[in-house]
Amino acid sequence: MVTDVVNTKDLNKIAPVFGQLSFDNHEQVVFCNDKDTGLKAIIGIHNTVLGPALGGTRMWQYNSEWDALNDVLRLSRGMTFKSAITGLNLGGGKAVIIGDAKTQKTPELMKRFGEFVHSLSGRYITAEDVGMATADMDLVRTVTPYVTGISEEMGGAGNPSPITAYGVFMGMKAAAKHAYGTDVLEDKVVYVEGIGNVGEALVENLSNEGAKVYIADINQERLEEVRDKYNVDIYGGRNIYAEEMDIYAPCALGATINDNTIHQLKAKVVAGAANNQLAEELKHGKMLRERGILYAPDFLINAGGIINVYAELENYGKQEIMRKTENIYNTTLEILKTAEVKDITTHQAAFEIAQSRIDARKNEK
Ligand SMILES: NC(=O)c1ccc[n+]([C@@H]2O[C@H](COP(=O)([O-])OP(=O)(O)OC[C@H]3O[C@@H](n4cnc5c(N)ncnc54)[C@H](O)[C@@H]3O)[C@@H](O)[C@H]2O)c1
Repeated sequence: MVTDVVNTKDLNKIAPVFGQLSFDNHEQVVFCNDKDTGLKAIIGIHNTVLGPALGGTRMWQYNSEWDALNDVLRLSRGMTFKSAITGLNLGGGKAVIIGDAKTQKTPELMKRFGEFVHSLSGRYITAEDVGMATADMDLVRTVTPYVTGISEEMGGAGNPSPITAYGVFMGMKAAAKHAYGTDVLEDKVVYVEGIGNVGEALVENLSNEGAKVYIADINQERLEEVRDKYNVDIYGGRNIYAEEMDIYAPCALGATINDNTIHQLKAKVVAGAANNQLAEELKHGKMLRERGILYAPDFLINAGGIINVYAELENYGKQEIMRKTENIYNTTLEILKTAEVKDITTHQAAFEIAQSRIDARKNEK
């Protein structure tokens, strides 16, 4: 979790929001509180130059409010660059609800959260993230139109996770092409860490291709379910990062690429769904490069979900969703090449392209 890698002790106590380590010129941060439902949420709107800030809602039992704030700031910023690099007319936003999704998520709490989203008049549009399901977005939809990722029955594009997984699979293939000269993943040893909505769908793609897949999760029941469904192996060790593997696919929470893990990694490629995989973008991007590990930038390859929910706003169909998601392969290849030519990290290469699109739009205005 974020706590392990970000030292919150030294935060400037007189600037607890604008002085946050992860604060990066965010336009707006909204704290939502409701005693009756127990709702405690934070909505982060990072940037709306390209359009309304769209990003999912995460429900998680954070160790502290600092962690929740840090997470929403990091996640909302990531959304800005994800939409920019994918060519979508969306800004970056995200929300976190503090609490245990298994025991504290009630229909009343979700609706109250929806009312807070509604109060922002469309500057922020929500969707699902960790701890949320399509059914939760359907509940939010009953109180606000500013929600995506709703079910097909309610006129939405449905669960975005399989599309996210497909985009990650495309990005992973492009990274394999760059690193190994072939994008065929058959017999490649891939460790998938986190087999939730996206992780499971990624496992399905990988096992269809004949990759040798190991799965890891903190939820034993899920591990057994996914193992039985796709005939893959459960990782039984204690330190996934030190295992011999070709590809490491982080699909749980962020910041697993950090000071403690990079020097242990034996993978040649890192490509996964989790947002904010690098605890510190510049530093850890460079460290990966120095170790000869090819990193497929998370915000580039996990954009399938946002492509899927964007369809609800722009009214395009499944075929266009798949075409745009498949294109992640080409964009990833291009960015990996650019990074090589310019001798910069892959994260920097992706970031620069995204930033230039935002700057160009800002100058037009
Ligand atoms: N759902 C989407 O469409 C989408 C889109 C883009 C990015 N992402 C990102 O992908 C990641 C996964 O999303 P999801 O929708 O599958 O979430 P999810 O809640 O369905 O799954 C997360 C899984 O990670 C596991 N997990 C949590 N901590 C872990 C740990 N320390 N070690 C191993 N496993 C752990 C959980 O038990 C769960 O099975 C998140 O970082 C999310 O932000 C998701």
